[in-house]
Amino acid sequence: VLSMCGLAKEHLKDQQNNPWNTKIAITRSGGAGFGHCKGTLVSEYFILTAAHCFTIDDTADHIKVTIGDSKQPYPVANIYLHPQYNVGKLKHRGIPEFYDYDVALIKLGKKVEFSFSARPICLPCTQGTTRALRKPLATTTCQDHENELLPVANIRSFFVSDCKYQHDTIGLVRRPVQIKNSDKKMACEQDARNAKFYKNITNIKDVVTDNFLCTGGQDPVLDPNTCKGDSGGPLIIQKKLRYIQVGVISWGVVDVCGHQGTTCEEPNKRKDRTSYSRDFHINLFKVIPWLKEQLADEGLEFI
Ligand SMILES: Cc1cc(Br)c(Nc2ncc[nH]2)c2c(Cl)c[nH]c12
Repeated sequence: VLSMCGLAKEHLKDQQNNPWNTKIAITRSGGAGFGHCKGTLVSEYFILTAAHCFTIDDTADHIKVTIGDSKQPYPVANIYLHPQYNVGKLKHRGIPEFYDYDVALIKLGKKVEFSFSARPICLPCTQGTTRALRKPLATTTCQDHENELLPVANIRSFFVSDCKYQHDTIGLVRRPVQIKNSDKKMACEQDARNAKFYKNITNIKDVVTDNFLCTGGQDPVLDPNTCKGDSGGPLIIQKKLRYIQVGVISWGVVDVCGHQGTTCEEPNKRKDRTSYSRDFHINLFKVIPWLKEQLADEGLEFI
């Protein structure tokens, strides 16, 4: 039977409160690329994450995924990068890293038995999200989902980061951010030029394509920022007591964590955030055809 997506144990914390949260560990001998990323459980066999977490020579046996409360990692059967992801595509134009279509799906080698600490999040344009939004199954469209979840406005959302105490990860903390999807969108995107790797780019829209959602900065309120280790994690919108993923954390302007990661203290005490510290997330509404194709046999009923 279809388990309800996007349900959390509200009165609990950490993994029970974010049961779709997964950790991805990539072991590689001295290669480049990422060692750790985040991801979300989206069905019994699939994890959604960022494509840039993997390098060309990462094979399934080098990837370990931990889900729920279990310390025992799941085996990985295969990795599917979005076909249009190409980090080196604009190198010839002085853009060292290009994150368009920065999404990937990991197929696990073992089915996930859902529990209170391991449950899937809702994806846009699926029947599960129609139910979560309490809309009629027969007439609700993907466009209705987009109009409801990503209106032209500043949209309240959150991402989840590890919170550490003296270098030990002791929990998960939700970081509230606003998606600038209206008059503040342009300024949010323009601040990408403050990233050291994009400083001499003339047209920032070359790197910030229409496939990104933009968060961060101080207007209308001070938003927390992502760290490199948050790559692949979800940008989530809560509707009553249901959670729908609308983005995948792709890249940011300032890596506010550096080595020590995010502490659990009140985020606002962190002084390092500036008006131009922005974060960019792949908008899942822009990759629905790919999601639909890859997740065809997962019983998610895309609409
Ligand atoms: C989540 C995340 C991913 C990556 Br990749 C980063 N690095 C970067 N962004 C552009 C080019 N390289 C950052 C930074 Cl910096 C902050 N958060 C990040």
